[in-house]
Amino acid sequence: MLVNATRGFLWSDMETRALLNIWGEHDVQTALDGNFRNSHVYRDVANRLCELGFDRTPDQCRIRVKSLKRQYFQAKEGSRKNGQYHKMCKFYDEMERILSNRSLVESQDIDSVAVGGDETMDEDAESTELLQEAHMDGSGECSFMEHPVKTEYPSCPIPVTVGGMSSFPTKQSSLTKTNPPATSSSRPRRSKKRFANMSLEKLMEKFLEQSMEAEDNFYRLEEQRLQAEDKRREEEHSRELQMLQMLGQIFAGIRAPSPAPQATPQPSCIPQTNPAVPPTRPPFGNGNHPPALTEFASHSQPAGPGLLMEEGDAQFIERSFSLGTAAMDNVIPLLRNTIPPLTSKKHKGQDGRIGIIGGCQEYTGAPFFAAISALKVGADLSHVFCTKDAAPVIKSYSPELIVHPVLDSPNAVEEIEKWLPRLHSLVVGPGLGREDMLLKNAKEIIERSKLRGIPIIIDADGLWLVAKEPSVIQGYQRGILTPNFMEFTRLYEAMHHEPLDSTDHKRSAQQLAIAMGHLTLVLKGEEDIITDGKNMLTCSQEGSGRRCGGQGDLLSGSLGVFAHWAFSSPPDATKG
Ligand SMILES: NC(=O)C1=CN([C@@H]2O[C@H](COP(=O)(O)OP(=O)(O)OC[C@H]3O[C@@H](n4cnc5c(N)ncnc54)[C@H](OP(=O)(O)O)[C@@H]3O)[C@@H](O)[C@H]2O)[C@@H](O)CC1
Ligand SMILES: Nc1ncnc2c1ncn2[C@@H]1O[C@H](COP(=O)(O)OP(=O)(O)OP(=O)(O)O)[C@@H](O)[C@H]1O
Repeated sequence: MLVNATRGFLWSDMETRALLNIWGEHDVQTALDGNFRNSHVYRDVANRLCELGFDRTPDQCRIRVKSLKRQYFQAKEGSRKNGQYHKMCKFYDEMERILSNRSLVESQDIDSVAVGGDETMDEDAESTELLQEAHMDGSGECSFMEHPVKTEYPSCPIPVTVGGMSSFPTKQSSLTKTNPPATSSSRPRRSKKRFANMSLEKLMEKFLEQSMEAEDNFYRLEEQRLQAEDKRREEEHSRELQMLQMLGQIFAGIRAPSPAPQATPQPSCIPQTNPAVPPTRPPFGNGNHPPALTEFASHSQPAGPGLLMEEGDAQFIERSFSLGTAAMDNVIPLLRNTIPPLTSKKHKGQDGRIGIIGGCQEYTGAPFFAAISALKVGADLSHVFCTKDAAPVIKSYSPELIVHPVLDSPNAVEEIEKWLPRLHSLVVGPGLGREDMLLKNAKEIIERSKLRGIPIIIDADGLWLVAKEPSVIQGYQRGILTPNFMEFTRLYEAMHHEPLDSTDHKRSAQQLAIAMGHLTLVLKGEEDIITDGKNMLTCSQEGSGRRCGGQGDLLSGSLGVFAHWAFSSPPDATKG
């Protein structure tokens, strides 16, 4: 078995010693001395190495020997200068023993190559050398003469490069002196090879130098980049801290208890313009707002420190609840009383589980608007019971919604009824459509919800159903109808069997509320009219100038939450 079958061009010390033992033998040296063509000698050396278990080609042996010779002569030259030869040639002693028997001519010749050419070969460089050899000589012949050969061409001075400068060897040079019969065929070859060796090695050296330089540059730049990144991160961090501090101030401003709470928001709670009079924030609920309302308040005016927030908060209350009539203003404290406090003592769902009955193939937006506004106002959970094909669409609008694709299923009522015990209020109609089967299911669900005392807000197509069958909700005190003018007209005419007198909306609204059994009617319009037939509130607060679809859905969804809060509050909180 071969010891070094996979070792490639690297020679182990053991291999090298075996090689030197063979190569140093007298017979081998004689054969090399006496023959210009020495490939057969190295073939023999390789064979004998193989017998010892080292698999080397004749070329590898020749190149190895050559490399050793070069190291030896470099070391010899080095030792002449500073005595450091032993570091340069591991096999110096072996080489010395062998080569001291060789002719002075050869040693001087090689010496001149090694030293003058500034070559520093080691074992690792042999692959490079072998490549060069392949270019120089494909015959297996020794391209480096072991023995000078006479030729017919006259000798001529060959330029050699020393330290990057060309010069001509002088007559005194050992090369010329020791090789008088040097031929033109051998000399140029050797010189060419020396130049090739030199330039390649120098190129490699240069390449290595430049690689190291490039590497240095890379690390320097990388360090600069990392430093810049650190700096940027620090700046970002301090910016974030600043933002957090500002937010902290804002929330502190919102939460700070009002120094002199007002019982009723008066026009004076409109943002104070006199900086001498500190603005007060009217109490809202018990001062602990649902997140959506707080969020809304904080967004309703430009971000700023606590003082500005107080003003914005006041403005929010004013815009939303101080609605221009004394009667309406009196409602504000009652409304505040119904809003549940934010507390860690409750669990998910207790502040409102709202159900929306609506959502069909045509209308997926309406139930979404209603359901999401319920959450934004402060409900904990919002369920949508819709048709099968509307469900994926509504689900994809928001992951916050719980969507049940049951409204058009054969057992829709039973499916939905299972949820009724868990629902605090029901909004029937947004996007329901007017298909008989869906209206029938909606009607049945209203009936079952009434049995449970669940507050029911009826809007949009739910009102279409009521117009057809008023009894479905008539007289139910926890029912709220939210018609737009068209829906109102339909309802009115269905109940009164006569055309609506459109000159007096308040009166018509009151009449309809009475006819419906004193449930709550919210007639939407430029002025909203809210009545149960006994009491009436109006809201002329200007909302959006746009009359786009969906605004009524937002209202019905929000009312679902407020209705739950109001009906679940103690009677004295809402004065009945
Ligand atoms: N994105 C969605 O999914 C949305 C879905 N939606 C859902 O659509 C379904 C149908 O609801 P709907 O209100 O469009 O139907 P409907 O009762 O026939 O009334 C339409 C007719 O009434 C009239 N009209 C309306 N208001 C009036 C007024 N104030 N004063 C006077 N006239 C007025 C108006 O007459 P016109 O302008 O044509 O003269 C119009 O032709 C329902 O399920 C709803 O939830 C919507 O919520 C929108 C967003
Ligand atoms: N002419 C108006 N001027 C000012 N506000 C209005 C006017 N008409 C309606 N509003 C307000 O818009 C809100 C929605 O009313 P709208 O009549 O658009 O309901 P809707 O038709 O049921 O809506 P939706 O498109 O959701 O079905 C109500 O809160 C109402 O106060």
